[in-house]
Amino acid sequence: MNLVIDVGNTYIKIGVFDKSKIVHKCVIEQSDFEKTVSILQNEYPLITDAIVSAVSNLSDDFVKSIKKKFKTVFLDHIVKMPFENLYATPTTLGIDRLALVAAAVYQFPKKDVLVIDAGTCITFDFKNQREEYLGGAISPGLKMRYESLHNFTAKLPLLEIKEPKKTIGNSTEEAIHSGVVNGVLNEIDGLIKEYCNIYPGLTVILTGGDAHFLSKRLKNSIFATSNFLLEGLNYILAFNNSR
Ligand SMILES: Nc1ncnc2c1ncn2[C@@H]1O[C@H](COP(=O)(O)OP(=O)(O)O)[C@@H](O)[C@H]1O
Ligand SMILES: CC(C)(COP(=O)(O)O)[C@@H](O)C(=O)NCCC(=O)O
Ligand SMILES: [K+]
Repeated sequence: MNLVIDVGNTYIKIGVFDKSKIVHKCVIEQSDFEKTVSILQNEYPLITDAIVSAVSNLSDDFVKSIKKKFKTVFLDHIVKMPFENLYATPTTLGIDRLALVAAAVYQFPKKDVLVIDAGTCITFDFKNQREEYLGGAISPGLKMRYESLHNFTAKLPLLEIKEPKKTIGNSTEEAIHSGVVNGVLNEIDGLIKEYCNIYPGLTVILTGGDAHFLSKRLKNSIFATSNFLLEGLNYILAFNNSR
């Protein structure tokens, strides 16, 4: 069994996989990491291997504690990938984005796929039918947009994410919800449309912490899935272990 760990900028997501099937998933704060891994190790004593993707530098203690327990792959820009990376600066590409593209290659081989990950940031990642990764876009996530409006102004309050009641916001709160939520929805719908103009048979995946909230409100047809990145990491582990 495999322990699959995605260290994002906000949360750590952990999956336990029995071959290609996810049998357990949890979303935790960084501070709960050690405790959670110990619980999972007791609950699933058959875990032998682990893979870690991190968008930030991991502490030495974190690395040591995982290595001590499991045969571990720390995903970096050198680990073998099932696609050709055409990003102009491949060594600066987010590790999480590598895993998302790997998932797209395995689940939708020979298809044009756009993966949208709505987390701390919203990332757009595109791979074509030839399994070439071309790049995409990075923009601020929902929570980051609410926080920036508050942090960079004197008068705007910090609000929790909420569906706007109307497009024409008639109060400060309604105007912020309309600007942030409708802004993200229109951005996603607009970008999907632009990609579809170039790649008519495009498959669109939406994942990340805000995928559920956004998916119900988008115009375009998409696959919303919460485990896409973890599945990508599990494929990369299998791909590298079979070599
Ligand atoms: N209770 C919550 N606390 C914080 N963020 C939340 C919460 N519920 C949803 N979110 C959203 O989830 C995002 C984090 O999603 P996630 O995919 O875990 O991000 P990352 O991979 O960057 O850590 C936040 O930016 C926020 O918009
Ligand atoms: C864009 C990101 C901050 C997204 O992080 P996340 O929202 O998943 O926490 C991360 O993929 C990253 O640090 N990328 C490096 C720059 C790049 O991908 O080109
Ligand atoms: K993201």
